[in-house]
Amino acid sequence: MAGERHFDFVVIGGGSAGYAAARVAREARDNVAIIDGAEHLGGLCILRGCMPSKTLIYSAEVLHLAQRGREFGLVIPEARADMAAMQRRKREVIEDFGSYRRGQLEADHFTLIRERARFVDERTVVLEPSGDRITADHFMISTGSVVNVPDVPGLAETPHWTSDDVLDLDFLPESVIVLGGGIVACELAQFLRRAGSRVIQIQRSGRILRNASEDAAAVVTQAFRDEGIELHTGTAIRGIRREGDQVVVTYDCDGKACEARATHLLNALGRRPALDGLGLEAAGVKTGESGMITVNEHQRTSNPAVYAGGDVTGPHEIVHLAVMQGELAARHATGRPAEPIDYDHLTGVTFTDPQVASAGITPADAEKRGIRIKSATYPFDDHGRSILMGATYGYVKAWADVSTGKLLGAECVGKDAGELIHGMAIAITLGATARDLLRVQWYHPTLSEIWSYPLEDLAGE
Ligand SMILES: Cc1cc2nc3c(=O)[nH]c(=O)nc-3n(C[C@H](O)[C@H](O)[C@H](O)COP(=O)(O)OP(=O)(O)OC[C@H]3O[C@@H](n4cnc5c(N)ncnc54)[C@H](O)[C@@H]3O)c2cc1C
Ligand SMILES: NC(=O)c1ccc[n+]([C@@H]2O[C@H](COP(=O)([O-])OP(=O)(O)OC[C@H]3O[C@@H](n4cnc5c(N)ncnc54)[C@H](O)[C@@H]3O)[C@@H](O)[C@H]2O)c1
Repeated sequence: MAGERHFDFVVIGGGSAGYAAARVAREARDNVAIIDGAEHLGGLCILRGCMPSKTLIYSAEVLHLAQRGREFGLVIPEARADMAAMQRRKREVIEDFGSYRRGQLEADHFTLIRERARFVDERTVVLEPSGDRITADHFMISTGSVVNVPDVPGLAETPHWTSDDVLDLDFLPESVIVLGGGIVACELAQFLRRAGSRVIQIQRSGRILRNASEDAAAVVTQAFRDEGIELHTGTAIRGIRREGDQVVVTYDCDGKACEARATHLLNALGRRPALDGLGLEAAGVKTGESGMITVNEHQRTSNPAVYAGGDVTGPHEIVHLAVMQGELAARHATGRPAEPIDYDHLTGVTFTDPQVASAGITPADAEKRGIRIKSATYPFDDHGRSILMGATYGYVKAWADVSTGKLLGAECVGKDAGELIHGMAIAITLGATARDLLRVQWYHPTLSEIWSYPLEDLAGE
């Protein structure tokens, strides 16, 4: 028979945002539940997102370097991908992270409910399949996102891969058409190409990586083409169909009709919030134009008893923000000081090679706010460490407020840019000026040392 239980704080969806919210709520409340209906616990980042993708991408980077062995004076007779072995390594790595997270979710101090939840009114969810009713002082919705299948002619009817399938590959596909030019499309297109597949990437807009600057996108575009990715931008897809063992995509490019054929198709056309069947209307929880849940600066929804965070709210679907939003929501719901997230300190990394990383606000944001900035840049092909590493794609760039000297933003496109950006992220978050940063002992010869050149230019002003 269906029962009814009451909790202080209930999390729906135990991924990055949900686990963070439950952990922080538990610091202040005894009675915290996590509802998660997934077959496998752990959330997107660990199971099918950041960790598996970065494990495989790293294998592909090692392979790429091995294939460039001659350049470094090495004799490596044959370096090629063993997809099954790569997959085994990935599984071991992920199993380690996954079992650790499962342990955290199953810990005694939470009540873990392995069902799906649906709101039936503003303070009650019904569990499926048991039919049990759960009430709470506060709820946190953190159900994540699912792959979107946009209205592209023929896509829904043609069998295709999503990122989940690519991350589970234990064989090398002969050829893959990658649809899209976002982060998932770019990271996985390069992975597949480096593993040894023919890759044709088709992007609607005139350039890839819309969240990065045009300069950054141009560097990655060049690197992709140099590695043999057949990248087509500024296209319009006319049709997708299967013909025997081939997928055929017809599209307009450069004002003419084009056609691509491959053995496989990857839909990397974005994700949408996983809100189907949650009963948001019954809960009085509103969504915005993007389909994401609308929240205030404390992650509170239009229903004051319900908070939300992670991929269901955005504004950026990245893990550290999901965690910060979960923590913020739980602190606020349990009546503790809760500082809103400062998105002016945003850090972002795209794990292509060269990587693309950014921190702070963009020059365009500064201009919109009427802030006068000075920016300075320096290329990796003129830097000692990157030259000796044969990693000369890209540049670093930083910009500062002319009136205060404070660093407002930085961008790095290059080898290990995701590591290099953190020095600037710290500086921006702590309000440092270029002059402050020149007091740092920049070690020679390191990649990090490259920042001292644009900083000298900025400090000189
Ligand atoms: C291929 C790929 C690579 C990525 N790489 C990176 C990266 O390198 N760095 C980065 O920062 N971000 C990366 N991301 C994005 C990142 O993974 C997500 O932003 C993040 O994991 C979202 O966390 P979340 O807590 O919102 O959702 P999730 O971790 O997806 O958690 C949602 C949970 O809710 C559960 N759930 C769903 N519906 C219900 C329901 N009705 N009832 C109960 N439970 C439910 C699900 O089972 C799941 O466990 C990547 C994403 C992809 C797809
Ligand atoms: N390194 C990281 O931090 C990382 C890695 C992977 C994913 N993620 C997160 O996951 C989220 C999802 O990434 P994504 O790449 O799947 O989505 P995205 O929204 O970034 O990219 C979607 C791509 O599909 C194209 N597209 C969408 N609809 C289309 C249509 N109808 N016709 C033609 N083209 C269309 C867009 O132009 C874009 O190139 C991102 O927002 C990102 O924050 C982060």
